[in-house]
Amino acid sequence: MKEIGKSIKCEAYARVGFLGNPSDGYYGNTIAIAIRNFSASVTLEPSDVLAFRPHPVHDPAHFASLQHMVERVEGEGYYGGVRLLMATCKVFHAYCSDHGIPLHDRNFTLSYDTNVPRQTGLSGSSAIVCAALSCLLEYYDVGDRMKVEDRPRVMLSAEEELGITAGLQDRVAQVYGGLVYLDFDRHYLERTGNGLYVPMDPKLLPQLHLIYAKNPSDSGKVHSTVRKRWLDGDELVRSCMQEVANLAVMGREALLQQDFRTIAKLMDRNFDLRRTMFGDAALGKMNIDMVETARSVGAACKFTGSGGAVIALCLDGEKQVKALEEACAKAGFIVEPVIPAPSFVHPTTF
Ligand SMILES: Nc1ncnc2c1ncn2[C@@H]1O[C@H](COP(=O)(O)OP(=O)(O)O)[C@@H](O)[C@H]1O
Ligand SMILES: O=C(O)[C@H]1O[C@H](OP(=O)(O)O)[C@H](O)[C@@H](O)[C@@H]1O
Ligand SMILES: [Mg+2]
Repeated sequence: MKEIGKSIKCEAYARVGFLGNPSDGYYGNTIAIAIRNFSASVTLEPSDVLAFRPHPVHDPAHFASLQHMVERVEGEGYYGGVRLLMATCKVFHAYCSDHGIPLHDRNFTLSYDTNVPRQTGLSGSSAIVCAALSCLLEYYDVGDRMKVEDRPRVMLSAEEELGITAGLQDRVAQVYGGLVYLDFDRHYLERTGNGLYVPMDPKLLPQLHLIYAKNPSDSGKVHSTVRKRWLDGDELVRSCMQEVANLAVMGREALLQQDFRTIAKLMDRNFDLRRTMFGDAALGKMNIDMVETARSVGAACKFTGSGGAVIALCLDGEKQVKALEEACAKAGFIVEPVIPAPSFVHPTTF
């Protein structure tokens, strides 16, 4: 019997696109990792009215001056995480109505905290959504009524509600935890609304390093035309995206064989293909600098998401890691070892 009136706190991790991204948005294949380096948490407290508590840092409504307000908006945008909490509640309610899942009528207050760096392609927004959804499933005691494989889609629809562009990959890594191989086969996706998600043992991964900038807002990203070109059947984009997807297929095999030389080659190729498709202006100078800094010490390197952070693989041991740290310090980038999160699904499915 559940205790009534108890508050609930749930956590979700940041994620790294390891291989194959961004083909998740193009019926491709990817491998993604949930990482413990950063996380978001959401707390649900039973209350008389339904309320959302603004975060003191991330949802500011008071400023020292007009100048301060302008700087804040220029650096971080207008929005914080409260809209994500509201959108999650809305799509949760819609899912339950559509599936005939009855909900009790007790109210609650949601609040959140996060240390996922913003605008770094580490999926800070969906970490908040994922933690909020976990709270709601527990509060209404309906965890067994929303299939695990449906949750990433529900989470994505929360961000779509808000006009945030995103793909399924990130949400899958956050719901499943650990290391996941994802197949977005068009027929399966159109039939079920989901991809095929295959959990893998995170112990298969080599040690990776995460590199990101302290202040990513001047990355110079410009709007990319890749989606339109892909939809128009542009041959270059179509064939590159197909090859990107294939890197994840090969990467899965290489992981199972523990063939990290091949993994390094696939990571490098992943970035090079992204660069060919998107062009340097859309990738942003700072993002390209991060990749080139890692490559200057012989590490393999690629984006974790659409830009802001990269992952590097140093196959030549400690000396190379030291060289990477020095090169990053000189360029003003932060570097730290990737800590994969545990898998939340049963190990027999590995
Ligand atoms: N760290 C954060 N704190 C509060 N809100 C956030 C945070 N990160 C993202 N958001 C919210 O999510 C929206 C989309 O963020 P997004 O650019 O997708 O970041 P990310 O790449 O980290 O997921 C933002 O406009 C904001 O409303
Ligand atoms: O371009 C990519 O690799 C990813 O871009 C988005 O992630 P983000 O963390 O916001 O950069 C998108 O949500 C992913 O599905 C793409 O793979
Ligand atoms: Mg996001």
